[in-house]
Formats: sequence, structure tokens, C-alpha cells
Amino acid sequence: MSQNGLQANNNNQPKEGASSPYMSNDPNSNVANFKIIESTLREGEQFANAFFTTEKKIEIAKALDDIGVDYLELTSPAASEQSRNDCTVISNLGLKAKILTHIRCHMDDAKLAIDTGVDGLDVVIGTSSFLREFSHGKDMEYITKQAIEVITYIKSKGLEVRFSTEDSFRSDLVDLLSIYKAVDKIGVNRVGIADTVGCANPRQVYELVKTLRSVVSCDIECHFHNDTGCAIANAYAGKFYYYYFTGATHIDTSVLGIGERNGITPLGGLLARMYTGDKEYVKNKYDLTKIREVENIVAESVEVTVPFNNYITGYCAFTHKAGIHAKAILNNPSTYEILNPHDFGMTRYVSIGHRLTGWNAVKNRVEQLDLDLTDDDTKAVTNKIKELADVRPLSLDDVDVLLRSYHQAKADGSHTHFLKKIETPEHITAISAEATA
Ligand SMILES: CC(=O)SCCNC(=O)CCNC(=O)[C@H](O)C(C)(C)COP(=O)(O)OP(=O)(O)OC[C@H]1O[C@@H](n2cnc3c(N)ncnc32)[C@H](O)[C@@H]1OP(=O)(O)O
Ligand SMILES: O=C(O)CCC(=O)C(=O)O
Ligand SMILES: [Mg+2]
Repeated sequence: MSQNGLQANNNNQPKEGASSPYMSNDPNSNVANFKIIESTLREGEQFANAFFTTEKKIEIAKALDDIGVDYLELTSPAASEQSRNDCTVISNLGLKAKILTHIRCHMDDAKLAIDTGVDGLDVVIGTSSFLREFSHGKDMEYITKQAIEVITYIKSKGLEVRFSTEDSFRSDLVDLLSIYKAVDKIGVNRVGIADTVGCANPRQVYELVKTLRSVVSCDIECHFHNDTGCAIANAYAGKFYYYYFTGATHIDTSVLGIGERNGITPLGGLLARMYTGDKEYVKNKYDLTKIREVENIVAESVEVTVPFNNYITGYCAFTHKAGIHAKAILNNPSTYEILNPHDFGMTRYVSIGHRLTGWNAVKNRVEQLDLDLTDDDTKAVTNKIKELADVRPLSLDDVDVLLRSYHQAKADGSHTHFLKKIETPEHITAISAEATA
């Protein structure tokens, strides 16, 4: 969907549910109002390589807080003594983000978590037949009773509480709706749906959120694994329904998407997706220029490199190569860019030393170097670049040497001969060496 298409949709009246009790009367409800539950310090700690010291958790928490994420979700205090201490330490940092910890649907875990000083608890229990049979072994009646007891207790302590079903998309719909209805009735702040195994597609997400929206009045949170590459699209599909009808949603993310197996919805990718929906809202709410910093901190800590094709920060995310693209980008970047790199603290790069280059891109370099060459000159040098780049790609330095040397040769009329003499990329290297000798 095009950026304009989406924005136009925002201004349209919703096609369905105009009389829905969940439709906000707030005139601002047409903006992309969503909240991020940043789970690098919980789901992210489940990533194979993750080991976060307390100091590293503090550094990551502060970097995420600087971006402006709404919540930070921390590993359960039941996991280990250090995990419990870390909940207390991070709760006491005085961050703007609300601090949550993630617990099993069990009174022991809830009691342990209450004392850490967090703002709220994210309670989870599996409801699919897989989890009921092979994980905790409890039936729906037991789960519902337990959920009500745990939620009531947490609420009595004045904390925010969310109840989520694990493996929601492989759970029975009647079971799901019935337990969500029960917890909504006792005043849970949010219910969560979790695609724990990454099996859901955007259509299923949209349908489940829509159905759930019709049975609960509390907020709805979404947690999507990326096993089949749908984590961002699913988050967007979940939000898209809210977009019209509630004006509120909560989406779980982690930095670089790290988590159990191949992880969940990545923070940067989600922000890129949301930015295309409502650029001003996203830019005003989150400091997009700080995404790179937190990604670098996390990448270094978990000993991975930021992928080359990462959303926003991948090294070639704003590199334009083919001649057709380069020409249009130089005329108007929006022709081939949906994200403005400057909004993310990034810069655009137009690559020219290769066989796919075009004379318009080379002309731009001629102008940057302030060389007095005609369009025919530029086209002749472009053809030479293509010929040489059939052997190997040229660096920008190679291209500059070629352009400058051609320009010099033009002064005494030897430029045609000069181009003929350059038969391989090594000839350019030789010219360079001669010039610096
Ligand atoms: C999909 C997700 O990512 S959910 C979040 C996953 N996070 C974690 O697992 C946090 C890290 N985990 C841990 O440190 C440990 O697994 C602990 C402390 C939670 C539990 O450790 P242990 O008591 O040794 O149990 P173990 O991990 O072997 O098994 C899980 C236990 O939790 C129970 N359980 C699993 N899910 C739930 C749930 N949602 N609610 C209540 N109990 C649950 C299981 O029945 C099992 O109990 P059992 O020991 O009586 O059989
Ligand atoms: O608590 C939740 O909603 C999600 C738990 C989780 O990590 C998952 O189901 O993958
Ligand atoms: Mg998960």
C-alpha cells in the first residue's frame, strides 16, 4: 500500500462498525496511536546469545527510554536471584517508560514480582492443546480460575496487570474468548494475544483482534514471533484494526527482533512500518535518530552484527545503485524512498562505480567535483566506467580519478585518446599511484 493510500485511509470514515462502542470519540483517534512494550530485556534475553549483566541492562533500558518506548518488559524475577535484583534496579532508575515484568500465571511468581517495585505485571499462560498437554498440563477451567486469582491479587496491590494466552493462534477460539471475557470482567488492564510459534498471518491477526475487540473493553496487546517472516506485518495488521476503532494498542518488540529462536517484531522495523502510516505522529512520539545507537549496543552485547538489510540501519538501507533509480533519487528522493533517512539520523548514498550506473548519476558526481564537462563528456566517461566495471566494481576514488584525469586531458584535447588508453581498472590505480608519487 502506498504512503499516500494509507494516509488517505486515515482520513476516511471507517467502513464498518461506525456505531461500535469501542470507537473513540476523540478527534485524534485517527492518528496511529499505539504503545510499544519493549521486551529486549525479557524476550530478548531468551535469544540464544544473550547474557546481559545488570550494567548492560541499565544501558539498554536507558537507551530505549531515550527513544521514548512506552514500556520496558523485564525477565521474570522467578528466573534467578539476579533477574529479581535487576527488576528492582531498573524500576528505581526513574525512567519515563513504565516498567513491567513477565510472569507465569502463578501466585508464587506474582508475589515475588510485586515486591520488585515494577509498575505492572504481564501474566501469561498457554492455552493451546500443545501447551496444555506438554507444558503445564492444566485444563481451561483450572487456567481460568488461576488467572482470576492472580489478576485479582495483582490488582489488589495497585499494579497494572495484563493477561495473555500463550500460543493464542493454535488455541480454541471459544476457549480464548471465554477466558479473555472472564479477565476483562474483573478489570484486567490489557489482554494479550501471542503468536508464540510464528504461525499466524496478517489476515488471521486482523480477524482475531477484531473478534476479541467485540468481547473485551480493555486494551489489547500483540506479541508476534518471526519464524515465517510475518512479525512486523502481523503487528501492523493487529494495529490496523485498532486504528479505526479504539485509538489504542500495545505491540511487543525487541531490538533487532532478538528473542526465542529467530525472535519477534523488531523495534526498528515496527517503527519504520508505523512511520509510513503516520510520519508526524511517529516522529514526534519517538526519537527515531536513536534507534541505531541501541541496536549497536545490543548487537555488540549479543555478539551479532547488524544485518546488511536491516530496516533503517542496515548498511545499504539508503544506498541507491541502478542508474534508473539514481537519476530519480537525485531529482526527488521520495521517488524511491518511503523512509527519509534524515528522520532516522541516517544518510543517503548513491553508488556510481558499477556496470549498472547511468550518466545522470555520474553527472551528479561531476557537479560535486566542480568539473567543467559537457553531457557528452559525462556520457563518454560513463561508458568507460561501465566497461571497466564489467571487470570489477570501481571505488568512488577510482571514479573520481577517471573524471579528473579526463577533465585534465580535455584541456589539451587528448581526452578521447585518454579514454582509449584506459583498458582495465588497474590503469586507474596506476594513474592514482603516479599522481601521489
Ligand atoms: C513463550 C514464552 O516465552 S513464556 C516466557 C518464558 N520465560 C521463561 O521461561 C523465564 C525463564 N524461566 C525460568 O527461569 C524457569 O523456567 C522458571 C524459573 C520459570 C521455572 O523453572 P522450573 O521450576 O525449574 O520449571 P521448568 O522450567 O523446568 O518448567 C516450567 C514449569 O512452569 C510451569 N509453567 C509453564 N508455563 C506456565 C505458566 N504460563 N503458568 C504457570 N505455570 C507454568 C510448568 O508446568 C513447569 O512446572 P513444573 O515444574 O511443576 O512441571
Ligand atoms: O506474554 C506474552 O504475551 C507472550 C509470551 C511469549 O513470549 C510468547 O508467547 O512468545
Ligand atoms: Mg515470545
